[in-house]
Amino acid sequence: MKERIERGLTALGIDAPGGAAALAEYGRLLLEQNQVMNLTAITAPDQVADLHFLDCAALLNAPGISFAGKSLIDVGTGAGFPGLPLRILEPTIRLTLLDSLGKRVSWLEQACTALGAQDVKCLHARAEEQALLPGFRDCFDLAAARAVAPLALLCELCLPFVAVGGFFLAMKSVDCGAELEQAGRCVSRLGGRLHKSWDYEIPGAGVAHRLVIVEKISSTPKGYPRRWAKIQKAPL
Ligand SMILES: C[S@@+](CC[C@H](N)C(=O)[O-])C[C@H]1O[C@@H](n2cnc3c(N)ncnc32)[C@H](O)[C@@H]1O
Repeated sequence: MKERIERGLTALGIDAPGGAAALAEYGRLLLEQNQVMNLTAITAPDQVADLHFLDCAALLNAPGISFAGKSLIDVGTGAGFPGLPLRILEPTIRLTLLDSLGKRVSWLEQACTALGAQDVKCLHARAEEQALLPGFRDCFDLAAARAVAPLALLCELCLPFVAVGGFFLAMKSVDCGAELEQAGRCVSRLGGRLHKSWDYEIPGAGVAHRLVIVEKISSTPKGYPRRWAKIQKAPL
């Protein structure tokens, strides 16, 4: 897995000494634990390299987004995607990993320790509740999410965390056009503005994905995010 990650990082132009080895060890821990708990449906090592690690690594090339020294919250992180690979490749990121499933968060804490990323905060919480709290609301330079919810719902879970001037990065497929259209009202209601959609290729995988970049231009109004049942029943 290490050689494949190494080749992919080179193709992406990412120079992170020790990064491929650390990601390969992360992959080993992930696949080992996946035998006893559900962390990933992707189990072939080459696919783990491509569809987890290189997919996340590609974000470091997102136009106009700088990660160095930034605070980033990964909402619905699951087994740590995209936040932990980003942090491994850019160690100055101040990372918070948040998920509503306690077992996954406990494993993430162990994985971070094993990978030497002890200062990563692993939070067992629901995004829509955590984003109401001081120290989390309107606070992060960046929020990111992959495979958590349709964009119109996802924006309500993620944008409230972002400070004015920061960005929400939504990892989507290239056919997310309809989703994007539906999310327009929600984005502006929550203090955001669609900044850019950026398509990228995962090297070696022949797969293209899209990063939807939303800029936070004003504080999220009081009353948002709403409870999850309400978000689902009546998307903005
Ligand atoms: C399909 S997994 C994706 C995990 C990871 N982002 C990835 O791309 O592999 C979705 C994750 O989002 C979490 N999740 C869903 N709704 C959430 C919420 N409201 N707050 C926090 N986590 C949530 C789930 O527990 C699950 O781990």
